Amino acid sequence: MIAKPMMLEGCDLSCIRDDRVLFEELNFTLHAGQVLLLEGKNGSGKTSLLRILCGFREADAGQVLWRGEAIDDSRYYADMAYVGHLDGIKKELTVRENLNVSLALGRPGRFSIAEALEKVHLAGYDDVPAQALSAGQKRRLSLARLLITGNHLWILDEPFTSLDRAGIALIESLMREHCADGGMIVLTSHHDIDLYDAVVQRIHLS
Ligand SMILES: Nc1ncnc2c1ncn2[C@@H]1O[C@H](COP(=O)(O)OP(=O)(O)OP(=O)(O)O)[C@@H](O)[C@H]1O
Repeated sequence: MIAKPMMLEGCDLSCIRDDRVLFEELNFTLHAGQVLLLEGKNGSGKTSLLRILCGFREADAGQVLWRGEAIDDSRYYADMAYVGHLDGIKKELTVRENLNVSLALGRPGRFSIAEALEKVHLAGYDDVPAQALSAGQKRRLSLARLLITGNHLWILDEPFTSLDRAGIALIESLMREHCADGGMIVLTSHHDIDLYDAVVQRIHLS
């Protein structure tokens, strides 16, 4: 069977919270190499939409398709990686142990653990317990998880939180590389992002 092209589609999505319509009949199509940026003020529904795209919450109407199939297909979870507010880091494990857990759960990516730690400027922190890292270093560790696993679609909730200017520039360069490699990214951000020639679609929630 020929694999369907990489494509994420939101079809007529609606979300209602406490009788308030956050969005309705929302449609988009995201192709390989593209970025979808969700914008809007606090409480406008960006995280709610991300959670629907991850399959953590059902839309009140509409559906999300990955490669033309509903995202309850387990193949979606092999292709998608989510980094949310809580980073998904086990604080009692060391940096290396955290990455080994991620590697055991996902398929191997382009970078070894040592290479990924080098890229996010955490080389030498292998044996440090995650709880001893600063907030920005924890964020960098969660990004290293994306590099060691080979997920095509990155879903990132406010990835720039806690990062200094060098950290922000680092993520932007990792995102550019991911898109140049044919990966796709959905993210929320209150910051402007600089992804040069990557195709960035924007959805503004109000
Ligand atoms: N678990 C929940 N139960 C009920 N209402 C919720 C829940 N989570 C969020 N909401 C409501 O849904 C609305 C949208 O919240 P959401 O977190 O999606 O917004 P956001 O755009 O991501 O905000 P922020 O920029 O502050 O992160 C808010 O009014 C919020 O109070």
